[in-house]
Amino acid sequence: MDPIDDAALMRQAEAARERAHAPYSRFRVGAALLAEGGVVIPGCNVENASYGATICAERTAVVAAVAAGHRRFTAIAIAGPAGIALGPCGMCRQVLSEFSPDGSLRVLTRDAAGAPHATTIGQLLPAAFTAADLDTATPD
Ligand SMILES: O=c1ccn([C@H]2C[C@H](O)[C@@H](CO)O2)c(=O)[nH]1
Ligand SMILES: [Zn+2]
Repeated sequence: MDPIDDAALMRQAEAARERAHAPYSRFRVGAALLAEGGVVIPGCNVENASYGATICAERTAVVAAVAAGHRRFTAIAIAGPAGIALGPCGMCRQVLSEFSPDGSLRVLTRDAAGAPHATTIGQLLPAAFTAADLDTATPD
């Protein structure tokens, strides 16, 4: 499969954003998660009349990817409304960390001026809670 560059991955996030279900916040977000091997899995925020049941774009991408058999990812592009620097929320950072134990997953966003910005999940969530913490704990 042809490698996909950051700009193309962001375009896929923008396309996924069009499919967001965000009638309550009207804050539409799209994501495009790049699996090793080159498959791109889209995500979008899916809100609910019971507001707390809402799922962010980043997590819909992760759960769709895992359900489709993907476990290893190299990058995620996230597209939100123009004019703001969007970063994944804390819950999404935690979920992304689950599948990037070394923190190397690249997180691609745009700054408030629309310019590309790249960071890693390890930078966004240092010292994530991981399976290793469960393993080292003494059960009560
Ligand atoms: O990185 C983010 C931030 C927010 N949202 C969604 C959740 C909710 O539907 C709306 C407003 O918070 O935006 C995302 O999908 N991803
Ligand atoms: Zn989130």
